[in-house]
Amino acid sequence: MSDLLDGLNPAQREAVTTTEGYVRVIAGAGSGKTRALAHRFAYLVCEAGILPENILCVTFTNKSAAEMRQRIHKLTGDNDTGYICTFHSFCVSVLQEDSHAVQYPKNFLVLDNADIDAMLGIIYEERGLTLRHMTYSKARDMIEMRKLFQNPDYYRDLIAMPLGALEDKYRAAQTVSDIIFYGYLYQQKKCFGLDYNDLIKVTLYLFERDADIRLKWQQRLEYIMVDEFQDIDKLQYELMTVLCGYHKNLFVVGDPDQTIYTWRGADIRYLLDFDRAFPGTRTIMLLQNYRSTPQILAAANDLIDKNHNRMDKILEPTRPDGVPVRCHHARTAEAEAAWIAGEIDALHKQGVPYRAMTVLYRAHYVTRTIETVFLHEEIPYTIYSGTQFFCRAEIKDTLSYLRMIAYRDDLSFLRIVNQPRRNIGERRIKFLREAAQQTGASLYDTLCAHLDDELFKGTKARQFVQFIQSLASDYADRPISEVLAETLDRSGYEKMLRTEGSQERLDNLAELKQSVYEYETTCGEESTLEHYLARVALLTNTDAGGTRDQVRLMTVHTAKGLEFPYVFLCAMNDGIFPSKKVHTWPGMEEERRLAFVALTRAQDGLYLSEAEGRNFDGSCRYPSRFLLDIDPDLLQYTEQPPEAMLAEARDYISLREKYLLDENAELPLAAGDRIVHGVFGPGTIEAVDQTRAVYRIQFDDMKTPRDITFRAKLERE
Ligand SMILES: Nc1ncnc2c1ncn2[C@@H]1O[C@H](COP(=O)(O)OP(=O)(O)OP(=O)(O)O)[C@@H](O)[C@H]1O
Repeated sequence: MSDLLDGLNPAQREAVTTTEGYVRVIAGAGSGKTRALAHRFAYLVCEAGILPENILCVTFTNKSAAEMRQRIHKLTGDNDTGYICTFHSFCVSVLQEDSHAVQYPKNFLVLDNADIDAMLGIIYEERGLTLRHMTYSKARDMIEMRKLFQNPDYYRDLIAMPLGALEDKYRAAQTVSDIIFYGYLYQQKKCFGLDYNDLIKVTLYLFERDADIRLKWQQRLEYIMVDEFQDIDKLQYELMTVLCGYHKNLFVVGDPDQTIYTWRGADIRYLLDFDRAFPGTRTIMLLQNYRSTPQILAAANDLIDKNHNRMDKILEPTRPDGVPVRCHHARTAEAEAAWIAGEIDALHKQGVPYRAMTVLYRAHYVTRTIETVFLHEEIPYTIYSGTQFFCRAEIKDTLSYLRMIAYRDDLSFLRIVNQPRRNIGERRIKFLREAAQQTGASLYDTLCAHLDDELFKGTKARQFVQFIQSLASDYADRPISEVLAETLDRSGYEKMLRTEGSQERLDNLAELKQSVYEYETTCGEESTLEHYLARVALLTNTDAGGTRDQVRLMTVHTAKGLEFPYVFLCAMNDGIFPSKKVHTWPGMEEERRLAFVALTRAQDGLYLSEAEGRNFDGSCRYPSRFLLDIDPDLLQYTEQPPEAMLAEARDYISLREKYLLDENAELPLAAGDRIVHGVFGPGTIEAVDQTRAVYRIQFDDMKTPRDITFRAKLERE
């Protein structure tokens, strides 16, 4: 049989060669599920003769999609790798082909957070809201929650309601939440924008409405594979179920011990109950770990074993013995960072490149001390966060120019019309807004209609319009990289950066040009500007490359699915990891899984550290319960926490555990209940916030409501 099966263990082979029907692979961390997926894809193409365009392979991030594509390309030698993408990206493909069926134009905009913020800016200004009413990030969360839970049918308004009617709904809105929500839907509709939440919703709606289109996609996707199935949410699950409805070939891979996105709607039951939902399912277990040394695995197994609600499975090592897992207790956070820097330096002196070492943490804020020490010790590092490359102003501006050329939408217009300065400031924008409001035209068209007005004399509006028009008329036939270069040149944007002397920003533009070039050369026929813009909106910083020899710093969430020779998991203190925001048992188990994910990223060396001191709220810092979960014989302490501190830590942890709630347990009180509080007297519960474990209570004797923790003693009135 083919070379494709070489280098696979029997369980992996079974996963690769079981092509038909419903297949569930329960894979432990580092057990080669990505390898199995890639080989299965190649097997279908090379051995079974299936066309790549008839296979859908869903990954969790764009980065893993890119890696998967590369792996498959290596195995098949074929450039055409079909649909290897995230759920969102797949939905973009569906909608770009078929959104007309729900009366949404093909050239809809995919909105990212910065676009949403720009829309919020417009709404806030129009309705006199300030950040004190609600910050943008809260507003975004609120919109998401309403779309997911309170107003799940919102998309019908977005799609079917005429723009005028949606505007009326917005203007009539009274509460801050309604104003923002309907204002946002109105803004979305105005530019035919779809955010991440909408993509799947609208695709599902499309399939529900149009049986022919649904059947076309069902027939096209002869084989469907889904990676990281443990983190799938309800909508994604629905989409999968619809898509496999014709050929009934669905292959899912997941690790129940690595579910870390419950807070975003992931539900492990889809993996655990898969066999019940899809009768005839074949289940394959991948438990041999190829990634980590037995020492690292022993610590990880011991940790995850403390979760009660889990499927029993133990990772089996295949690698030879390595060095012990090192653990360090420091007196201060600075001393902890210095220890990490010292270990990194020692490894580097032994010939380990910086890029082989990664520092992981639960929360971003802990990096400050580490960065300070790294800077001082001259250790090169780079932080992977959600707000880097594609969110930088110069990248957003450039992409807005490209969007302007393709769509001439208001959002892009507002972002770049005066960037570089064209003397089109607030006063003139206000005029354009009001004029546009009256005619219902876009801001750009309004500007075109008023170019000869006195108001626009003395501005560079005409040059701007000419430049956009000339590119808009011929971009479709040119490579995107060429359009990009001309845009940066003719807009004066690159010149502006040069004049500012901003080398870093120019470097970023160079990086963007490179990424566009790479996109063009890997996308074949699909490389239209619209296609590129829709994809790029789905990218986040972690998708930008990074090959320099630097230590990487990232959160554990970001590290999901990755592996590194040396891992430093820092700030292992209770209240940081596990986060002090956890108030429930399931939440605590999810934190433990997150720690398990962190530990299992390491291949050769694992370093765990924590520091004494005080938290922001003045409370004392104790070692994390997750460190205490691991048998001390499996750890090699450089310095152990003092015995007295360990005893205090244990007391503290067991006290906190007493207050952990069982999420499924019924809360005794609900919104609307009348209560009496020992200090504040009688009041009414306005809302129950499970995640923060608080009741919002309006006390009779107070003007404003208070958040009161579940722990406080409340009597029914
Ligand atoms: N049969 C095998 N023989 C040797 N090495 C293997 C085999 N299968 C996988 N590996 C190696 O094991 C490591 C982990 O594999 P992979 O990245 O596919 O794991 P994974 O199951 O996706 O991990 P995780 O779920 O923890 O992210 C990789 O370095 C891979 O090359």
